[in-house]
Amino acid sequence: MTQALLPGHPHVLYRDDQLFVDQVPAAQLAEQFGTPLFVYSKAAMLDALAAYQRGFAGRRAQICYAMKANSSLAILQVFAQAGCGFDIVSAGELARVQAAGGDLSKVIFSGVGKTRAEMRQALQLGIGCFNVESESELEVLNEVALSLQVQAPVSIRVNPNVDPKTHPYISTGLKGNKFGVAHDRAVQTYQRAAGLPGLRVVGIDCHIGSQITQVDPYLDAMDRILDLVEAIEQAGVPIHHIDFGGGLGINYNGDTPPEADALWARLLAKLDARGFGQRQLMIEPGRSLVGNAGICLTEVLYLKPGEQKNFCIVDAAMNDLPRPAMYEAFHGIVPVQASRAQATLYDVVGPVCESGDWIGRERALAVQPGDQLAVLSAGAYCMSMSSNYNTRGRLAEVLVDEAGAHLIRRRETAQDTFALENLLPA
Ligand SMILES: Cc1ncc(COP(=O)(O)O)c(C=O)c1O
Ligand SMILES: N[C@@H](CCCC[NH3+])C(=O)O
Repeated sequence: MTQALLPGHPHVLYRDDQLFVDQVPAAQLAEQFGTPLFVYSKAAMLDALAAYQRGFAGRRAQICYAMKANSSLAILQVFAQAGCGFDIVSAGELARVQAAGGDLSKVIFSGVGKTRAEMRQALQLGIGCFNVESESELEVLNEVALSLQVQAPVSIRVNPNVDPKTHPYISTGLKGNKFGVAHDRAVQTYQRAAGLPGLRVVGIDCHIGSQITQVDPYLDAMDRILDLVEAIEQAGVPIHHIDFGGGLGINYNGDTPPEADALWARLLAKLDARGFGQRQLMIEPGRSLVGNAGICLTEVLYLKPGEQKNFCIVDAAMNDLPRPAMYEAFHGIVPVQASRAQATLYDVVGPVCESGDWIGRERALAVQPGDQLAVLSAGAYCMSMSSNYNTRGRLAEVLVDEAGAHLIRRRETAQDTFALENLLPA
């Protein structure tokens, strides 16, 4: 038997001509659970986490999984059981952490638009830290905390004005982005925070963007943040922890991001050189923990030869896999049963009524209707960004571990999609 790993996906492989997720044939999963179907490898997630854990060995560091990447409960459970905290951006995500048995004291609450109700709920549950993103948010959080007679632990997200060299829609640390407090206002914002009785300053935070594949933007951001920590502490406000956000990329299409341990070897060397090596560290990785742990299995419905292009119409669509339509993002697409037949170039498209409903363009595939394909790198920002557009139920999700395949979310029915709606009175 020959074995071939897929680039970037250590747990998705061909054994002879059959695609497997760890020990389980993809065709068997498609048969048992139907398509389209998200399939995740628990081992792949834990391997990705282990790279960070190796990188931080001997350090004081808390990994807070940025659950926006994939917030399915069983996935949160895997990371909670592995000791992770969570980076959340809404009360909905907070409720998911609770439901998955996560440690609320390891929750950090990011986001530019926290409501008073969300602040209240998070304070009552005793989360670890609020990453505050504006001066007006500081004032509101102070009021909410005082009304509950507690102190809110805060870290201020600073916008370091560093170019992460990624897609403009997912860069977050540039002056023109809505995130964080401007670098040159940071010291005065910290002084203001330190003077508010409902707040307890605990840290500083930055997050410069997503799908970052180079080390330099991180090194630049770190320098900018450490300069600020020095200035803020000189101004009399101690900084307990430094949160460097998430953003590390994955291999979608020959991308070569550093491994998490290699990235952190470089960053820790800088922290040591600048005398901050013993500080409590936090990070908020999302995509790099789950992105290449997941695939989406889809069935070829029709082949449609065209004058300008050929279309391969599959049962997954932009509502299930929104990244190509949103960012023209590339996802690998491979057959579940490899074939030696002559390949044809196809645009792989879904059934949704939008020309933007494409999953891959100009892909060489040897397929027939009824064949199954796997869309790769589908563990991050796919299920969590999916919708019911065209009244398509959200997909089922399966997690593969050493015991086999577990259905972690059943397929949504049409009734599920309109369960919250009411007809007008007759
Ligand atoms: C504040 C914050 N933290 C962490 C993340 C996770 O980013 P990534 O999935 O790129 O690691 C994001 C998303 O970019 C974010 O906005
Ligand atoms: N949704 C984006 C990442 C957004 C990061 C959120 N801070 C993507 O799919 O690439």
